[in-house]
Amino acid sequence: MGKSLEVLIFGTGGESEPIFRLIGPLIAKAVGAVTAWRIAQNPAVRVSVVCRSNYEAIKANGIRLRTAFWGPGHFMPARVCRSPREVRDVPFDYIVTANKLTSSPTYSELAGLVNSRTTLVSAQNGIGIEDTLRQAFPSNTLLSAIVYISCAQPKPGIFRQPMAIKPHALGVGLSHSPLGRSEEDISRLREFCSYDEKFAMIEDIVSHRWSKQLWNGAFNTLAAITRCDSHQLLDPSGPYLAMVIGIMHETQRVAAAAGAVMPPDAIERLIELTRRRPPVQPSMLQDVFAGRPLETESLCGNVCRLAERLGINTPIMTSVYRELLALGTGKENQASVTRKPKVESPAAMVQHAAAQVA
Ligand SMILES: CC(C)(CO)C(=O)C(=O)O
Repeated sequence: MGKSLEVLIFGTGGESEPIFRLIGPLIAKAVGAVTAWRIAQNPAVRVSVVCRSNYEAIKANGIRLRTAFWGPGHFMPARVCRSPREVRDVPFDYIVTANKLTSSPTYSELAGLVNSRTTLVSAQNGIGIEDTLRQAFPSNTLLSAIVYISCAQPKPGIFRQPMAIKPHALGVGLSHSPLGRSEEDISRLREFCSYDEKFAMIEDIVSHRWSKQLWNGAFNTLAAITRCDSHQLLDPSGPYLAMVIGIMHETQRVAAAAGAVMPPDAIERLIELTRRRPPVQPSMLQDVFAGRPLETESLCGNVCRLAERLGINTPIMTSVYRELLALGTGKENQASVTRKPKVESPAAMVQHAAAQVA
């Protein structure tokens, strides 16, 4: 048997807010734990995890899961640690960053772990998400993984994957490198995708990432502001549908200018698909309810800034960005958690945004 590969998963997801455990579809980001479990099914791979609030539970009982894609499961990671410092001596082949991308990424913590052969895999939502990793580790293979599964952690160490917005869990491709792509990069990509049949290899990762951003940029942001799920946002007689479509059109223009290629009916298809699937409470709404920092920059701010650089007008997205900044990040959200929309007059916001577009 060949040498065993070492994989580290950085970030195994925050705990879901109790109200969601009782009343609604469980949707939050616990994708790190699900990915760790899937990779650990390969006998040649040893999977270690860095955990924060769920450290005690996972150290004692491992990771337990109920998933729509793969059924139930349980596994004990090879190592469970609170900090990357504890596994400094391990020569990691892959490090998967599945931590939340807030305005202060913590990649300096990874510096001591990455050797010249380590492949980095960024499994995060949004645009511009790989930039910090690329700057920190310019010559390492960097894979970009688009997450299509919704995951939650209703209790520490217990995970659910109730649904997905695509037939695969992760779409993985090579992130752009100024050094070009080497044979080694391609074989690492193939190897990573071979770990699970629901890890799909994607050639044009830029276009796929922008297609996913069409969804996240509209649904995550508006859900966080209005406290609505995906079906409520799409209600044809409700006040939000125009904004969903407006943000998607703005995103599509920025995406095209950034080199992404999408089918002309991408927006209609995405809306249709979202209507057909069960309602989703996007991860950003979960974060609002749990009082966690929001991924405002990767899901909205980075796109607004890119649009500005490219000379593209994005009035709806820009007003949504302002709302998200006003919503704040972290604990201060908890005080304002209600089932009512945060925006006093969403219709006024739609009108205001529409007037700016006209
Ligand atoms: C995959 C999906 C849509 C799951 O809800 C997501 O990306 C999110 O909520 O942020």
